[in-house]
Amino acid sequence: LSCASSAKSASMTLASVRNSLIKQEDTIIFCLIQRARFPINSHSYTSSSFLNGSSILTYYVKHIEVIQSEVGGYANPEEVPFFNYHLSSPVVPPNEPEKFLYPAAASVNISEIILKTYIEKLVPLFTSSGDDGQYALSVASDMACLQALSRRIHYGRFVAETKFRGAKADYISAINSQDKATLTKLITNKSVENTVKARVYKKAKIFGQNVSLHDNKSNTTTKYKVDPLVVSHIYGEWIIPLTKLVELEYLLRRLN
Ligand SMILES: O=C(O)C(=O)C[C@]1(C(=O)O)C=C[C@@H](O)C=C1
Repeated sequence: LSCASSAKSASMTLASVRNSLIKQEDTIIFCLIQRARFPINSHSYTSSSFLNGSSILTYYVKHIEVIQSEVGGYANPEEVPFFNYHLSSPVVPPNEPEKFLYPAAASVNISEIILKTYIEKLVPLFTSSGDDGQYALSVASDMACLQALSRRIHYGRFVAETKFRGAKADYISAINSQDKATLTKLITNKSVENTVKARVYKKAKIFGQNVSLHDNKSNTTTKYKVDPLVVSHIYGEWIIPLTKLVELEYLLRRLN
C-alpha cells in the first residue's frame, strides 16, 4: 500500500489535505518511473484462459488485496480497494481510524474507472511499445501505480469534506438541488490546478534524471525516465478531473 502519510483526520483542513496531495505527487511520479522501465506488455492486460478469464494484472491485484486486507489494509478510509467483494477480515487487531468523512458519502468508489483509464489511456502514454515477457515485474509496478493513483483520486472525498465544512451554506443549497454545475464551480480552483501541473512537471524533471558521479558533457540532451510533459498531461487530463469527479460524487451524497 502507498506509504504517503496524511494529516490526522480530526484536524484535517483544506491546507493539510492539499499538503498530502503534494506529497502523494512524489509517490505517483516514482511509481510511473518504475513502470516505465518495462514496455507496455499489453498481454498482461488481456483476459487469460489460464486465470479463469482474469488478466494477469487483475488476477494479481485481487490476490494481493486479499493479503493486504488480512494485515489490516483498507481499514483506513484513505485506502480504497479495486476489488471489494472478496476481501478478508483482518487477522491482526484493528487500528481504529478517526472518523472524518460523512458516512453516507464515504463509500464513493470509482476504482473501475481508474483501472480502465490507467490501462487504456495512461500506460500507452508513458511506456514504450513491445513486450519483454516480464509480466510479474511489470504488473507489480502497475499495482503500485494503481494504488498511488487511487489513493490520490479518492482523496477527493477528504478535499470535498473540508470544502463543505468551510462554506456550508453555499454547498447545502447546491446539494439540496443536486446542482452538479454549481457544485463543480464551487470545487474548482483553476490556479491551484495550474500550480499542480507545473509542480509535477518540475518534479518529473528532477526525479527522472540519470544520476552520474562524473559531469557528463553530453548531458545537454538529457533524457528523462518519464517525459515531464506526459506527467503534467496525465495530471491535467485524468488525475485532477477524476479527483473532481470523486469530490462531486461525495458532495451529492453529503446530506443523505
Ligand atoms: O486543491 C483543491 O482545491 C482540489 O480540489 C484538488 C484539485 C486537484 O485535483 O489537484 C481539484 C480541483 C481544484 O480545481 C484544484 C485542485
